[in-house]
Amino acid sequence: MTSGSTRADFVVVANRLPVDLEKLPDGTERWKHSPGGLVTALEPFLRARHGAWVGWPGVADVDVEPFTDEDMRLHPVRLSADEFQDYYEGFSNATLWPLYHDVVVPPVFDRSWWEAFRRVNRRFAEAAAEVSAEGATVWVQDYQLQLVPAMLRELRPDLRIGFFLHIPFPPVELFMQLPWRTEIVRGLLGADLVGFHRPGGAQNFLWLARRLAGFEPSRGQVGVRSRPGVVQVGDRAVRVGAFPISIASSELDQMARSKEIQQRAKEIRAELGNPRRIMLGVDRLDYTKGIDVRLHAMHELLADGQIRAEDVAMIQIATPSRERVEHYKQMREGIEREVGRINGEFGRVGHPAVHYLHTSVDKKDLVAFYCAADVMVVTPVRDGMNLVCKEYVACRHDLGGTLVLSEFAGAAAELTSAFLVNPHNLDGVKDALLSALDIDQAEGRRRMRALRRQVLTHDVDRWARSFLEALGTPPTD
Ligand SMILES: O=P(O)(O)OC[C@H]1O[C@H](O[C@H]2O[C@H](CO)[C@@H](O)[C@H](O)[C@H]2O)[C@H](O)[C@@H](O)[C@@H]1O
Ligand SMILES: O=c1ccn([C@@H]2O[C@H](COP(=O)(O)OP(=O)(O)O)[C@@H](O)[C@H]2O)c(=O)[nH]1
Repeated sequence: MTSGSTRADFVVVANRLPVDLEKLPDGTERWKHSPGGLVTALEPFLRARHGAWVGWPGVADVDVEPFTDEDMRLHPVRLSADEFQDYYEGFSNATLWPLYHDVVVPPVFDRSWWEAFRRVNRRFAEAAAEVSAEGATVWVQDYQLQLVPAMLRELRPDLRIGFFLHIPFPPVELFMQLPWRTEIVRGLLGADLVGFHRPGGAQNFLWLARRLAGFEPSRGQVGVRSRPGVVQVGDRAVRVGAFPISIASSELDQMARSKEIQQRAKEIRAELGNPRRIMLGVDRLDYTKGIDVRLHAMHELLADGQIRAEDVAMIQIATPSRERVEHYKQMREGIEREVGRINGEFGRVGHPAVHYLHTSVDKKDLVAFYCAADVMVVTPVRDGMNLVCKEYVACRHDLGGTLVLSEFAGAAAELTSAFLVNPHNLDGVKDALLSALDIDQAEGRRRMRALRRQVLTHDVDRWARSFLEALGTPPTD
């Protein structure tokens, strides 16, 4: 990594940089990969465009100079410890996150958090204005920065500004609870193009643009990557569309075919004692991900004798996330209690029923886990997209493996050959798990073939290109 400060023609602005600064106990520092699907999706794309990324380095109260990381210029934005609490843990993750995820837990409305949110959004807008070349394209990401488009437009009217929301946009009845709802809608309308994963989110936003900001939207139905809606804001036409995000499918496909990964997958199975079936969950430890749902389902299946711990092992990788936010603490306790209960009742010495890893694993290991697993269990109660399920499919060139997927993940609209489940219906989840565990080989291959057709033809590059084309920025090769 080298230092540098040239202005860029293509700029991504996101809460996090793609790398997090980690302070080690011995006082030294190192950079590690940031968590979550947003970074997974955008990083390879930005590198290919030699763009700049404006974001927070993952630690409060540190000043980091801009630097170049191989093909990308990184511009750190400083957050104080108070701002980390009020803007990130508070307004972003205890107000907006639950509100936008169907109020799974009650959102907290706190005026001082809102003030911090405004202040930090302004800082991101100023940083983006500083690093962008004349006429540059700036792509603002996600719910933490919804005020940035309007603030940035005020500072730099010459820029082309896109905004993409990675989480669901809520039903209008829920959005209307937000005391600062009009400010958020006006913030987003500062962009030239506002993108969502699903047409429903775009449609909700168009309705709110009229109801809260008084701008007349177009009337037609928004399509997927087509027929964006339009809101006329003075002399600017703001387009509003649906662009379902995806993954670098062919790279994962290639990785999964390597001898090294296949060997590691075999080792994983052997380390578990070569059970008949392996179920796998991979999630940030977040209450939206429905980790509890699959544990309850497994508990009942074991208790009813419908599966036996000798035959079926479950691996749950739970990546630490937002650990100081109250609902995350409570959820972690609940999940770890349930894992302990299942293992206490059904495990044997050296053979727990649930292998619970509270950690983040690197891509190679993750791909080996995907290759080793017979049933991938993805049961969020609400998820913007969910990249994990797409990654699993991309890794199954052998047409083995079965996907159980919640209807409430954005990915369910595309991955219709999965076993789709309502995570609120425990019996339905149990039935789907049993069907997936006992699937006939030909039927499993048929489903996986259809899933792979979708995932391999709709990759992250297509997502980014379709968004940037709609924004009016010609994609570079
Ligand atoms: O930055 P964190 O607070 O640690 O959270 C990690 C990321 O989580 C969220 O990811 C979302 O984006 C994915 C890609 O579009 C999508 O598949 C998933 O459904 C979303 O939950 C969040 O939106 C990101 O801003 C965070 O960086
Ligand atoms: O130990 C882990 C767990 C997850 N991931 C990655 O984190 C992303 C999770 O994205 P997703 O859209 O499924 O959910 P999010 O965490 O963004 O809500 C995926 O690319 C995973 O491969 C990872 O690299 N290591």
